[in-house]
Amino acid sequence: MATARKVPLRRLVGLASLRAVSTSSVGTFPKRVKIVEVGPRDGLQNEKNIIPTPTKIKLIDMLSETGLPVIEVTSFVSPKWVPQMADHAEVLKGIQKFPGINYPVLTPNLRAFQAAVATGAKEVAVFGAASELFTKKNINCSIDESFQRIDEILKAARAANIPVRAYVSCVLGCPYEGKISPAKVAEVTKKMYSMGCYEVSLGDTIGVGTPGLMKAMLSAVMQEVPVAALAVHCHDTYGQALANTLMALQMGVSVVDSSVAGLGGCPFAQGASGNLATEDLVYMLAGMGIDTGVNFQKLLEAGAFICQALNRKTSSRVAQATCKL
Ligand SMILES: CC(C)(COP(=O)([O-])OP(=O)([O-])OC[C@H]1O[C@@H](n2cnc3c(N)ncnc32)[C@H](O)[C@@H]1OP(=O)([O-])[O-])[C@@H](O)C(=O)NCCC(=O)NCCSC(=O)C[C@@](C)(O)CC(=O)[O-]
Repeated sequence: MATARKVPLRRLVGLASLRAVSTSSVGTFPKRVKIVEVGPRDGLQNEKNIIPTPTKIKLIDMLSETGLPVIEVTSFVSPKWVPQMADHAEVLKGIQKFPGINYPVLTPNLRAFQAAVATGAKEVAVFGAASELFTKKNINCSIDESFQRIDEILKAARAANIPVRAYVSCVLGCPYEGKISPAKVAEVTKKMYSMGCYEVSLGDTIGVGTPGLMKAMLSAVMQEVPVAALAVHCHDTYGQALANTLMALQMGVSVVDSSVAGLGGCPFAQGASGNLATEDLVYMLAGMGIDTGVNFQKLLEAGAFICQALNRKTSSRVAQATCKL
């Protein structure tokens, strides 16, 4: 296994001449950020070659060791649609479940929800989009039909006492419709939240957003949904993911999705590339004095492990830089 160089995060942040910014002096940044690690699901779903199940399990176990509070482990979608996630039950059953860590799984319909719960899922995530065309390509239905599917899941989840997180994709642009209005994103997000999803993650699925677009979109959404119930999920196609996330943090968002080694992409979104790298996010937040509870060294090791397994160079700029130290 490739080993990540042992460089304490505090020393790294010092090397980059960053001064830890006290949150009290900045005022608007959250004191603590909850990171939702989506690498094992969003990061791996787009991989062409089927990754052995033990590799996925080992990655998740290594991520658990880092202290990440939430790790999305797989998706119970149709194996015809996403062959890479066909081993969802084996993965969910095979991982070590650390106390205090949530391991949600993606569920597109009631059948998936039932299979996930039967396999031991204690939390699920549903997904929709602010674009009709993307919804059709991704889950083969209209936005209204997707609400009906989500409602069915929510009813069953309420009965089983299972928390449900939601995603809204294409919040800053769609590969098929182009521009998406902030009002449409606000409408879909409000619907998901009012139906009973406890948190809604706003996805820049193809990474076309800029901080200006993020600000306009979030301003509209925050008029409809409390900011405490919002998360951001930025893909890095145009190198804007960290800047967009920073804008969201400044506006009060305190939950951020990211993917170890910057893996990721949606198979039904042309042009989608990897997510914001968790290593880069943790590095930035540490430099700002914002707590994540994540062990940086162990995170680097998890990234090195999966990159070696995939025979891939990491997309995390921070991980690349630490290798050169
Ligand atoms: C939603 C469906 C299932 C509808 O799929 P469908 O084809 O419309 O549904 P169907 O009811 O006609 O069923 C078709 C086949 O799928 C089977 N099927 C039906 N349901 C299930 C199930 N739960 N588990 C396993 N199999 C299932 C069903 O039995 C049938 O099999 P057949 O009769 O042909 O042999 C399909 O469209 C699907 O699985 N889509 C997957 C989409 C996906 O995984 N996208 C990537 C994740 S979203 C994302 O990455 C974005 C995000 C979240 O990260 C945020 C962001 O970045 O923006």
